[in-house]
Amino acid sequence: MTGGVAISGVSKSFGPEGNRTTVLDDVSLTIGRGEFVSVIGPSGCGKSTLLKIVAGLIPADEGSVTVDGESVKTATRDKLIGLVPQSPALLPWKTVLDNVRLPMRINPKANAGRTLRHPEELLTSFGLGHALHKYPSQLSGGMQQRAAIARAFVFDPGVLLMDEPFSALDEMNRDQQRLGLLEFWQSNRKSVLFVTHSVPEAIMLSDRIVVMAAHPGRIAEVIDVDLPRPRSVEAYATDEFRDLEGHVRRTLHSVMEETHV
Ligand SMILES: Nc1ncnc2c1ncn2[C@@H]1O[C@H](COP(=O)(O)OP(=O)(O)OP(=O)(O)O)[C@@H](O)[C@H]1O
Repeated sequence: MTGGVAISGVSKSFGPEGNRTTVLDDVSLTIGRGEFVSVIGPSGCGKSTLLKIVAGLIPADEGSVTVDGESVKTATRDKLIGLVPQSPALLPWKTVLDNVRLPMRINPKANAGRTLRHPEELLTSFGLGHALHKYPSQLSGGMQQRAAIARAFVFDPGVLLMDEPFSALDEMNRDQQRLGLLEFWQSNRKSVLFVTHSVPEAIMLSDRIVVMAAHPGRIAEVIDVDLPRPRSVEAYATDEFRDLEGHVRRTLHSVMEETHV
């Protein structure tokens, strides 16, 4: 069985017949088993659209996607994919623990025989052991988003899709959350497709960074992040980190210049 995600020749257009806009044009990308890949690029280049296609939320017009060797339809049915949206989407009338338990309680028959992660343990590893019985409104935005990430791990999926999970947080909180995710992921390696607007975030977390260009959305460059793992906050201060940051920013800059010509 092939691990990870294989995206091959994916194209997508929106709009009525005769006035369609190509949002993704022939996008191909593989994410190896246990590899962390970030996608960065100008607003409107199709990052979220690509993630939604991999998640099975919208169909591609052309091309194919496989997740752990299965079609997206089978992979979503078998819960091989964990999805973390931009906002935590926790039910306000349920405790944090019940929110994380919820995916297991929906359709328990279909979940029979699956390896499930223990919700209390998951929440504790995300630093929320003291908040199990609190309601989402009693938690900070960062803590709510951590609960949403913990929820995505319940079925222990091989693939995690994250669409700017920290974008609503202020920079200090955001950095804390990203380092928390990094630490958890480094001991729970999953294939990750991570959409972000933050260059340091992409570098800190990723094995590879996919820089996309817009109109139509396409892959402009794939940059290897060869910083040693495990990484921690000290990585920010290294020359290698700064060199990579310069490289990614220059690539983004040229992609944006091209777009505006
Ligand atoms: N359901 C839809 N119907 C019509 N147009 C859509 C739809 N979804 C996305 N688009 C358009 O596709 C383009 C790409 O959108 P998408 O959200 O994928 O970009 P993005 O790179 O994630 O942007 P951002 O960085 O601003 O979040 C945009 O021009 C958007 O307006």
